[in-house]
Amino acid sequence: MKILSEISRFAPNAMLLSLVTGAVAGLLYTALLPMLLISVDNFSAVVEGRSEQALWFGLQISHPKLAGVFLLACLTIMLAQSCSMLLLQRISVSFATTMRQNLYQRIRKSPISNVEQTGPSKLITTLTTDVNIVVAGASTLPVIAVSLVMIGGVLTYLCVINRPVFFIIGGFLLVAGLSYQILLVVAARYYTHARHFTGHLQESFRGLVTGAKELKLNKARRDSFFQYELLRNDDGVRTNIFRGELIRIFAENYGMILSYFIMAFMVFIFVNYYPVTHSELLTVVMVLLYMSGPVKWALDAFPVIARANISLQKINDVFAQLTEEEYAENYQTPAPWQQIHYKGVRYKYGSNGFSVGPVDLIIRRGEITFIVGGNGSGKSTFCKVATLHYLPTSGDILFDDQLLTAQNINSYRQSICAVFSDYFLFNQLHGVDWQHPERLQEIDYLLDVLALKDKVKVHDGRFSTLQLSDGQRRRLALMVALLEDRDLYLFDEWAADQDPEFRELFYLSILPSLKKRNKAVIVITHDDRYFHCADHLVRFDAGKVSIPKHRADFAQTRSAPTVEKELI
Ligand SMILES: Nc1ncnc2c1ncn2[C@@H]1O[C@H](COP(=O)(O)OP(=O)(O)OP(=O)(O)O)[C@@H](O)[C@H]1O
Repeated sequence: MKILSEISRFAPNAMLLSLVTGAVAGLLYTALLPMLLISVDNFSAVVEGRSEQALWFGLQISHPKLAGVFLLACLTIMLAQSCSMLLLQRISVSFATTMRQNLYQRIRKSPISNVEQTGPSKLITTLTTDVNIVVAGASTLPVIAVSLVMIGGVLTYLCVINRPVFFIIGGFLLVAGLSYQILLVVAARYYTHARHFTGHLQESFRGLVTGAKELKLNKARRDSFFQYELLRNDDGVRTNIFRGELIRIFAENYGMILSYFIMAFMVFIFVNYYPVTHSELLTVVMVLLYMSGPVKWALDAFPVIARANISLQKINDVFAQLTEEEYAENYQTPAPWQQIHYKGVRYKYGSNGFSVGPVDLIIRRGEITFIVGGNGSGKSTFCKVATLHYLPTSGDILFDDQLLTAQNINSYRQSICAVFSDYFLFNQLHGVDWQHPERLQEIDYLLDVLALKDKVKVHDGRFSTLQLSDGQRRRLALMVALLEDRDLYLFDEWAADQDPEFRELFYLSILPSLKKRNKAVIVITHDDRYFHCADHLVRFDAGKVSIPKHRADFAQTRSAPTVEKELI
């Protein structure tokens, strides 16, 4: 059992203690049976008044020693089993928490290209679904421990009182166990398929929620999306879970009824071939009835464990997929720099993917560089290289004379701020000293300049709302960026959804003010009306870079007459 070995590795001592206390509970459970059988055997002595008697709390007790031991055993079982379960509950919850936190850290330390490749749906399913299934599986481990010990104990007892009966029942149980395993393997295959569809279903949920507007406007699209994506994935989860559960329920009931088959075999067939006394037969029936409890618990628990193993495998797959950046966690303040030199820098997606470069470019402080070019020409890809998210496949990046290396990359990342085209706006000012009076003034000023003052307030570093228009949200993201006060600023089509007033503010006020503050600024833009605001223009075309000698040349190429084509 994969989950058992992982949890044992996580907390070996606590796990051992949990299993030992579970086993103690199981053994004592087993011991209850002979005690009950002894008192049943001595029933006639009680009736005839020959048995030992005692008065406890006004109650007449027969076989007081046995009753005392029985009571003590019951209390110990209660304590031992509670202890075992609580212990394992604690272990499984902290195992899950550690797994989740390791996953947070792994996502944080993983290269952006890796996170992008894995995809948000997969990561969210792992974090929200798989971890919980693993906890559920881990929590059932003591039940299995108790049940198996009880079954083992009862069988041992049976072996002592009647060896032939033990072999028959043991044989039946062996066959039953093996056939149950086969059913469980088949059920686990369905659970694996269901888990696979759950991942796709998460992706469909994103489509359903984020694409709600598009779906409402087009019935054909909505019907197709529902039929071929959402409901198909939903159906995949439902049918596979249903089939898995069907087999599980069948296996469970088959396991349960098997005890009665064994009893029937003993009562109706075995007695005809082997001499058994009345008391032996009664004992065997009682043993079998007694054993049906732990058999049921074990049968209930195994499928939960099977599903936990599948989820654990998924979590491990995600860990394997998200490799850790091997860079030192070195966050020293980077040495002041004047320019960044991208020297023969290339970046390629995978082995056959799109490739950018070689890029030979110098970005200087106090200068504004516009990166322009058609859609899909590689601008955003280069920006991820420029912001040190994608590491060049070849070529060097130099901060002044300092080569970018594994030792200093995290430090240099701390001197960069970017508003990407797919930026994320946190609902708090994380990493900004918003309590400082100067900062508070700056926040007020920026909210005013960006016309957000009536829309958003900042209380204790938290935005009062993020329910804003696209343009307003992007302006708020710009405000956060400006508050960060970094050395290199990169804006990926920031102005694309701004109205003319804010475009002008961006190009004619904000960029010049950054320049004045001696910041290096890179702007990806299609706004040729504002090309004159740049100190340098860099053009990307199918991943290749050209730097127009004169801005006028560039403008000419951009405004060259185009042949109108009819759209079909
Ligand atoms: N994560 C990725 N994995 C593989 N290929 C990618 C990935 N992201 C982008 N590409 C490919 O790289 C090429 C360049 O994309 P990029 O986003 O850099 O273009 P762009 O110039 O910014 O375009 P736009 O002006 O439309 O934003 C595209 O052809 C795209 O298919």
